Amino acid sequence: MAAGVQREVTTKPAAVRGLSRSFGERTVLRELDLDIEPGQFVALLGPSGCGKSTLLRILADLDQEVTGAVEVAERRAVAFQSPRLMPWKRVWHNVVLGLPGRPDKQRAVAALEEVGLGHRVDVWPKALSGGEAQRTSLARALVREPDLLLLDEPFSALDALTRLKAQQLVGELWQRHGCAILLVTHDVEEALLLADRVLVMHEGRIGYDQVLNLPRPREVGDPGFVAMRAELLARLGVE
Ligand SMILES: Nc1ncnc2c1ncn2[C@@H]1O[C@H](COP(=O)(O)OP(=O)(O)OP(=O)(O)O)[C@@H](O)[C@H]1O
Repeated sequence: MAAGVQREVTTKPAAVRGLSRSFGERTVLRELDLDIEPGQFVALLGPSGCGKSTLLRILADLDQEVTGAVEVAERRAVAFQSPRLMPWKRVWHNVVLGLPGRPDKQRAVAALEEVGLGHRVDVWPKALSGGEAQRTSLARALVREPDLLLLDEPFSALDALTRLKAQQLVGELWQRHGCAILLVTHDVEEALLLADRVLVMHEGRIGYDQVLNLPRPREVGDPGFVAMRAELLARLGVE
């Protein structure tokens, strides 16, 4: 790039200021601030019931009953703990459901191939294993070419081996697509294996915010990894 040429400034995938959300008497989010940078992989940890899913749902625009300012990239996609596939549509059709225009099978197939499901394109969702259904849900998110991908405990219902493979896949997809990711997880190791930055929620805000300078691929035995795991567990009150 020539000197003096201004790079186009892209807006942030997410910029949140003073966000509060209450359910009746209970305030779950309290003046929360958060910025997510383009391409950043952010893991969000916190004890059960602290408001992680509430925050994610707000970023996904599934909940507007809030005060504060929320700016989120227009191109965003979500994958939840359960894959939420429509049983009456074939797998490929599920992937492109809701996109404007005629259902584009070629586009669906390309996305399914990317998650290793090129052979499951024409089956019904009930024929999929749990891991395959979750990968279909990832394909459905990626086909939207999001700038921000919101993942709410997408692996927590999977068995250990399938989970490991799914984590690896998400890492690869992130590197290929370059989208920002916000991953809600209970699993400290998962956060440390995948993320650039970890957040821990505390009393309705981001109580801890740490960029991870650990080499990739991450190694669970690496001293930096071990130290961060101890730090995060302490922050979560597990020691
Ligand atoms: N629609 C709702 N109506 C009433 N209370 C709600 C609603 N949604 C969430 N809550 C409450 O808000 C709090 C935060 O819930 P949330 O699901 O965001 O927590 P979480 O951190 O994602 O928990 P977990 O890790 O267990 O999934 C909980 O006390 C929950 O009961």
